[in-house]
Amino acid sequence: MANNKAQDVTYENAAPFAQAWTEVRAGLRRDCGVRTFDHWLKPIRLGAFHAEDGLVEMVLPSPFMARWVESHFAERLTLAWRAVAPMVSGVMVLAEDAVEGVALYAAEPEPEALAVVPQPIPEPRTASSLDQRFTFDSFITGDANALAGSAARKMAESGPVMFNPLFIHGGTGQGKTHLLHAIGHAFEASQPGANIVYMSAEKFMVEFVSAMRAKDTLGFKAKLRSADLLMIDDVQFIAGKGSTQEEFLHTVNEVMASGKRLVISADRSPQALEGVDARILSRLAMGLVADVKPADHDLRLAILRRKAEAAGSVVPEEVVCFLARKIANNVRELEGAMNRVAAYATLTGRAIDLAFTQDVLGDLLQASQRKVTIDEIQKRVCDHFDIRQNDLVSARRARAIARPRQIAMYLAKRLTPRSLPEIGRKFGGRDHTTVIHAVRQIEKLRASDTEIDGDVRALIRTLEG
Ligand SMILES: Nc1ncnc2c1ncn2[C@@H]1O[C@H](COP(=O)(O)OP(=O)(O)OP(=O)(O)O)[C@@H](O)[C@H]1O
Repeated sequence: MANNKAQDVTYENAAPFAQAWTEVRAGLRRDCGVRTFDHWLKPIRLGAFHAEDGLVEMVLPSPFMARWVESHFAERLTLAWRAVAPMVSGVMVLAEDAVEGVALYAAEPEPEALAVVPQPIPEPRTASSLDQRFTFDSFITGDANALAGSAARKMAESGPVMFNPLFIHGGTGQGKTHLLHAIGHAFEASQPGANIVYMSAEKFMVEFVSAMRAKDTLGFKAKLRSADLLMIDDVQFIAGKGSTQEEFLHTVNEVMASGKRLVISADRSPQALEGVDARILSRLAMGLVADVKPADHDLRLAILRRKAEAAGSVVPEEVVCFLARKIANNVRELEGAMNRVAAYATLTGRAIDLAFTQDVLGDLLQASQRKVTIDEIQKRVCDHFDIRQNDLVSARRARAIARPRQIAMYLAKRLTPRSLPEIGRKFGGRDHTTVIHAVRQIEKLRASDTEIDGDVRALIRTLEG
């Protein structure tokens, strides 16, 4: 499958991205500051867009600059791109001489010329990619995560492992990444000198595709296959990404065959990972599959108490209970809320109490009241139009199915934070352009057709409860 790659690369199609690129650059210049921008980011040129993997090439004049930008700015570039072009899933940073015959698009000139100022060099990153905060000590266990927590501890012990791989799955912000990092730290302690590789599946893909473009995949393969403990986070990301999956499968096979440890996380179980090769899924399900459920009230309380203590904040029990009751979606939001309250208290010199907390978190509390999912939208739309959910995600084009499908896509865009490609995937693996078309179509129809507008309003009312 790897040699299909050339077909995925459409050099011409970077042109429509030129406008987005101009916006990305403007945003980066604002966010990173003029000096950093001028020194590191201004020389970047837009290369090809890889439609299959949603990767956009960022091309630098020299290998040194490419390496530097890759290690210091790749995440920021990705976020900036996603903010203006949802079909972009990540960036590939390349040196110009690694890109043969690529049509490069220069962004528009900067709005104003700026004086050249001596450049501060960004701090190099630490050697380990493990977050020091994410350890077993700081991970609170409860009913929701007991199995995953103890399996993770076992995976980090020295001696033979009882299962391999360990597959941890659960919803967003429930502590999967935290557990992976904790395994890494504990493994480092139990086996000093061991080679530990932690990588998000997104980074796996970006590094692999970059290595392919640079015709140098050996280094990439060697790095992963020499790991004593390999951890790949958020593996759902490789769904539908052909050549990346092929490489991932080889990596998994080699790591397992050489008796090295493999830990994987995903937002759903292996059986539910649509768009991932069955050979990969069967290997991932071979060891222990443990889920992390949403933290229940008691666990949320315990986590909050610990986080407040770690931050050195005095948070009254009344506030802890209030937050645990009100912010039930995920631990990340809970932690974010607590941090925000603590930060405001420090900045304003006020003590944390209930009134202060409600004041500071006003918008967040409202937003967390109700979260609509695409599944729910599909069910409601099917009930409303009396069609089957299978039809909604099928290829059928009959008006009686196609219109409700467009309405469901429109609602998914309006009521959930999901990106266009994600919505497309949820509707039978459709392209993001189909979703855009549906959204525009329904917007137009709502303005001209009172019946459709009435249907949409009724659905929004039921979904938002
Ligand atoms: N049981 C827990 N104990 C302590 N902290 C937790 C726990 N669960 C989650 N957290 C904290 O919540 C935040 C989000 O967790 P994490 O990033 O691990 O979530 P995730 O499941 O990997 O989410 P995603 O799927 O979106 O990547 C982190 O700061 C983490 O420390």
